[in-house]
Amino acid sequence: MADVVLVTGGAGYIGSHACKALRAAGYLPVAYDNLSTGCREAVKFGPLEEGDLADRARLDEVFAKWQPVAVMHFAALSLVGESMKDPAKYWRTNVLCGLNLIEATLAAGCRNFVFSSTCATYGDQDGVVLNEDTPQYPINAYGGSKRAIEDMLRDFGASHGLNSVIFRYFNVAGADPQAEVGEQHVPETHLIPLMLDAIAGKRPALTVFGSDYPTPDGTCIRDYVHVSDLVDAHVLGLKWLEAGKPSRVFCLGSGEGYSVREVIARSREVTNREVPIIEGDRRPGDAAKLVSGSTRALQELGWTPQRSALSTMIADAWRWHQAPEYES
Ligand SMILES: NC(=O)c1ccc[n+]([C@@H]2O[C@H](COP(=O)([O-])OP(=O)(O)OC[C@H]3O[C@@H](n4cnc5c(N)ncnc54)[C@H](O)[C@@H]3O)[C@@H](O)[C@H]2O)c1
Ligand SMILES: O=c1ccn([C@@H]2O[C@H](COP(=O)(O)OP(=O)(O)O[C@H]3O[C@H](CO)[C@H](O)[C@H](O)[C@H]3O)[C@@H](O)[C@H]2O)c(=O)[nH]1
Repeated sequence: MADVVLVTGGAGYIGSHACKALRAAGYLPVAYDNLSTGCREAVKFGPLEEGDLADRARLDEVFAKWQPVAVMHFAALSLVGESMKDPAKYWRTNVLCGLNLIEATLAAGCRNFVFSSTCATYGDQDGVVLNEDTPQYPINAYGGSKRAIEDMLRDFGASHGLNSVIFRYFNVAGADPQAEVGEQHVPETHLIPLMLDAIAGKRPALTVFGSDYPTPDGTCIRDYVHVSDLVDAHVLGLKWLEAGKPSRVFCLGSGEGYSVREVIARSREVTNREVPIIEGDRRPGDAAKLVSGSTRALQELGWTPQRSALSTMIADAWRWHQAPEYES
């Protein structure tokens, strides 16, 4: 049997794309998911083990059954705004469940762990180049919870020999170019899918969250990276660990920043349709600008993003939005 990788959150947006990439690389991805925000139909490239990360007995059972060579940990709550309103939910689900998973991983004798972290751990650092050495000062509970797991991984690395690759993603966008899987959050909160729904008439309009940020056009700037490129980096991260290389942090972004208004303008060009917009207030917890200044993944992992041009990401997302599987 192929080597098994346990993919927590394998029924979610990024986890389902990771399962596809792992399968293509010769691994058997076993998705572990409670289907709270993910969907059963997205688990197409290996088996689904339904379970909650809070359930240690269920985790132990799944580890014993599949004996994975590595864990890829995507399962989390990840809404910045919600984390500001209900921090306990984030500390409980992301941090306590993360600890549970790390302990189950170690108890099963597995030592390779790939973790989804985020540029939200940096907070709002105007003018600072964001790379792996930049100090992290999260401004929302979501970012705080992710930084806590990063700290845990370092501690368990020192104490128990847990080897980890931590990926700090910037804004993940796009969809599988074959449209087998795509972005399908319920509820959807992300800019590009909401905008495409507004373009398609499935929502009345896109609300622009704030136009008084200290940026050239007043809207927030983000660094968008294609989900297929992102998961390719995960396979490289897994091979890094399998080769016995040391625990390492990598930022994953395109290095290009686009404002909300620039994304809207590009979507107009790609879809050749108007984007109905409403000017709204700022969303609590949003940093003005988050753009990766790192080339470490390119240099050390040999990562070569193929589809992270903004137009390509929007075009792939638009194709997915028109696929029969997509439901808004
Ligand atoms: N989407 C982005 O732009 C982005 C950016 C930075 C980091 N991330 C991180 O990437 C990871 C995946 O994000 P996504 O956009 O695919 O989210 P998602 O909501 O689509 O996927 C998360 C999956 O985890 C599952 N899950 C949640 N809590 C669980 C629990 N307690 N037990 C078992 N399963 C559980 C959900 O059902 C879902 O399938 C998250 O850790 C997120 O913080 C995402
Ligand atoms: O309806 C919307 C939705 C979003 N935005 C704006 O668009 C930008 C991108 O917002 P997203 O919600 O698409 O993404 P976030 O930047 O909030 O969050 C993403 O990136 C974060 C790091 O910045 C986290 O990692 C998080 O998990 C991930 O979803 C932000 O400026 C936001 O204010 C709008 O104007 N209107």
